[in-house]
This record gives sequence, C-alpha cells and structure tokens, in this order.
Amino acid sequence: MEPPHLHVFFFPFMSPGHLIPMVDRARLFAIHGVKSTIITTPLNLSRFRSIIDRHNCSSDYVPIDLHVLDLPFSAAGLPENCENLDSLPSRLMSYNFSKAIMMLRPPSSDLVRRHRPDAIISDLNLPWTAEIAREHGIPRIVFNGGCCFSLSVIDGVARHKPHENISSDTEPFLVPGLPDPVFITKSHMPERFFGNLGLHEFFKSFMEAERNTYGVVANTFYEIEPEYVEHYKKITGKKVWPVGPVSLCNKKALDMAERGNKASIDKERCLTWLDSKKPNSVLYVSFGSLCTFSQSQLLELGLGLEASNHSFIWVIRDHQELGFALKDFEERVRDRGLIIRGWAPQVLILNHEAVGGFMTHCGWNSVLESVSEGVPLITWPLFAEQFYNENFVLHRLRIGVGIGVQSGLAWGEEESSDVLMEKDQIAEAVTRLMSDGEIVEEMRKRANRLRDIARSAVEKGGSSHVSVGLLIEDLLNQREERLAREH
Ligand SMILES: O=c1ccn([C@@H]2O[C@H](COP(=O)(O)OP(=O)(O)O[C@H]3O[C@H](CO)[C@@H](O)[C@H](O)[C@H]3O)[C@@H](O)[C@H]2O)c(=O)[nH]1
Repeated sequence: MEPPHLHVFFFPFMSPGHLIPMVDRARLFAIHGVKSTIITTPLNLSRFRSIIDRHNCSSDYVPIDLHVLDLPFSAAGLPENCENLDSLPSRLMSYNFSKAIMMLRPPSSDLVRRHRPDAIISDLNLPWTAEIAREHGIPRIVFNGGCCFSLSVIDGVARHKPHENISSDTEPFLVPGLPDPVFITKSHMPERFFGNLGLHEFFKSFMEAERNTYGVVANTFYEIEPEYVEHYKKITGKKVWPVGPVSLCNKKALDMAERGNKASIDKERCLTWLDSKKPNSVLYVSFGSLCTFSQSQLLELGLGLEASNHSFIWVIRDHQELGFALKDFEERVRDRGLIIRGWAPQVLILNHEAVGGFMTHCGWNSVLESVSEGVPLITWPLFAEQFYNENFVLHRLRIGVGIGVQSGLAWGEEESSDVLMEKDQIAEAVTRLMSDGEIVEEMRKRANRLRDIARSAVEKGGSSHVSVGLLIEDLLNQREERLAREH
C-alpha cells in the first residue's frame, strides 16, 4: 500500500508580505504531492480563498485543506475585525496585535494534536509554533520573509556590533564577517523599526524560537545569492532550503490578479491600459502593503511623477490620507498615469512587457517579483530590512537606481509631516531609470538574465525545484524515524 502523503501544516503570519508567500508555498508543496493545510483567520482566508478554490478544482494537484481560527480581538484589546497588520487603525496597536497572535497558541496546538501533521512550516513571527512542534515531536521549518543577504547582514550586526563605536547616523561602516565587504549606516539598521512600541520582547522570542528550529525555508533562489545562502547555513548551523521565487507558481492571469487580495481595479481595464503603452515605457510605483507616507510626501511624489513626463501606474493604499484632489491630478496627467487606490494586481502588472521600471520600498517580495519579470528598480527603502535589500539590488545585482533616501521611518512614525524626498529628486530618479541610455541598457540586460535564471530555478530540475524535493524527502525521513520511535 502507498504510504499516505506527507502532511504539512502551514502557519502564515497575518501581514500581506508574509501571508502571500506562505500561501504560494503551500500551493507549491501541494503541486509537489504534499497534503498542505493552511491555518488562518476568517478575514485573512477571504483574501486568498478564490486562489485555493481554483487550485482545488484542478485534478492535477493534491487539494489544500484550510483551518480557520478566530482571533481573540477583545481579550487582546484590538478592534473587531482587525485580523491583519495592514488593517490596524494605528501602529500603536502592534503590541495588541502581537498579543492576539500569541493567544492563537492553544487552539493551534489542539489542531496539531487532532490532525497529527508530519511537519510545521511557520512564520518567524509565530514563535510558539516551535514549541508546539517540539511537544508533538515533529519538525518545525521557519520562514523569515527576507533574503539570505539581509538575514546575514542582520546577523553580522548583532554578532559583531560594528555600530557601537560609530557616533554619526550617516557614516558608513563595514559589517564584519560577511562573504564580501558590505557597508551600512546606523540610520539603515532595522532596529529603528521597532521604535518604542514594546515589540523588542516579541522579537527576542522570534529569534530564540528560530534557534530551536529544524531548518529554514527561504523565498530566494540559490543562483541570486549563492555565497549568502552558504553563509547563512554556516552562521545558523541549520539546513536552508531556497525554494523561490514562490510568486512564479501563479501562472494563470486570474491567480496573478487575485494574489493577496481582490484587486481594486478590473483586470481587463488594467491590461488594456498597459497594452496601449510601448514596451518598457511604464513605471510601476508601489510601496508594499504597510507603508503610509505623510500627506506632504505623497503630494511631492505625485508632483515628481507628473514632472518626469513618463507613464506610470501609481498604487495608493486606501488607508492613505491624500491631502490633495486626486481628480485634479488625474486630469493633469491624463492617459499618462493610471492610479490604483487600494490593492493592485502587482504580479500581473510586472508581468506586462510595457512595464520597464518599479519604484519600490524594497520589501523582499516586491524585489523578487520584479527580478522574476526582469524589471529594474528605483529603490526607496523605508523601514525594517529594506535598506539591506536596497544594498543588495544596487551593489550586488546592479539592477537599480537609488533614489538617495538616507534614513527610514520607525514603526509608528507615519503621522510625521516629513518630506523624505522632494519632487525634483523623484523626477530625476525616474528619468535616470526610464530614459534610454547605455547604463540603463546594461541594467536591463542584467535584469533579463536574472529573470531567466529565476524562471529556470523553479522549473523541473532547477535549483529551487530540486530544493523543494530535498526538503520533502528530508521531512519524509523525519516521519519514518518518528514512526519507528513510536512503535
Ligand atoms: O497593492 C498591492 C500591494 C502589495 N501587493 C503584494 O504584497 C506583497 C508585499 O510584500 P513586500 O513587497 O515584501 O512588502 P511589505 O508588505 O512591506 O513586506 C514586509 O515583509 C517583507 C517580507 O518579510 C519585508 O521584506 C518588508 O520589509 C516588510 O515591510 C507583495 O507580494 C506584493 O506583490 C500587491 O499584490 N498589491
């Protein structure tokens, strides 16, 4: 008799930059013949339900199971229906959000006891999943969102503390112990991100849990950062499986359009607009799922895009207060600009040949999605490890133009009226990337080469495809050993 499919529980963290790649990963494993179960909350499920339903309709794949847990809003002091980091009324509530997530431990443990999966793949931000795995004698594989380069820089800073002798926020210093010389400044360090919201203690528990984890699954591909994948294995002493770019498992237009949420623009309207533009002529402008600019910064951004004279798609989050009349702006830029207020079908847009540049905050998913489509970037990092991702894009991949921002925002500082970048600086960066010229031509060639390598990595026999197979094999061996122990 055939042994049962390997059964893996996937626990995503409730923030788009973490939820989306985890759902992709669960699908990837199901495509490889694993019985995947995603555990999430009702409103988060509604963001990706349609993709799972389509997946489950296909007779080629093992269907994906879903378990829904209610988030204890009132016990954690959160407003009703606040199930995702992107829907917090204020970032000052991040602490309550983390508390609510910690409270999911008992019902999650109960699910594991009842369904007895063979392994857990869970987000770095859910440290209690490591304890549950240990209690049930199964391996936990951690997913920490970023690339091995940034994780290695974070580790290098924590280990060697090179910033401690530096007084200036803007003086570059070397991070020791890395495969090549990496310079950062104090104002680029993600520690700022945690501000004073009491999140450090949660962060410590994530790192502690990571140390007690069986291995790491990363949304990257080996060829984009071979030295850093090896380095990360060495410093953590863990097995590391690079299985990305996971976004490439969304091959159908509808899956691309509905990835992460239902898009706020009709897919056909978006494609028709893009079809009317020349190849590589459109700049896509989006700052991920969490960033909120000050009203004055948003205005400068609009004026900069207007002044650049290039075509653009500009995504403005619906939580974002505008401070200017969008209608007037749209009338001025006319057909040169398409504004999406809310959720954009990002992967579908980047996939279109008219898109020739991406102005981004350098969230790792956005960087990798751009790389997967051969689109060079204008880098405008804001917080977390985004400055390190920028460093990787500009100095290692050499597929981007830096906008020149010196320092980021701390979590909770979005209300400030600061203008980080003025309209002329913005227009200048757009012109540098979107105008023809030898330097940009070379950049495009490098980006296209990386796109081809990324796509080969996820095809049969490619490095990421092989890596998924090796991870599954490892987990099957773990299961056999566990069953032998139990009998
Ligand atoms: O309108 C939108 C906005 C976002 N996205 C998707 O949402 C994800 C956003 O992820 P990312 O680009 O990584 O940005 P953040 O949401 O800001 O990600 C957080 O998580 C990342 C992974 O850990 C970190 O690299 C970032 O610093 C952190 O801010 C991507 O898949 C996008 O395709 C859309 O599809 N439509």
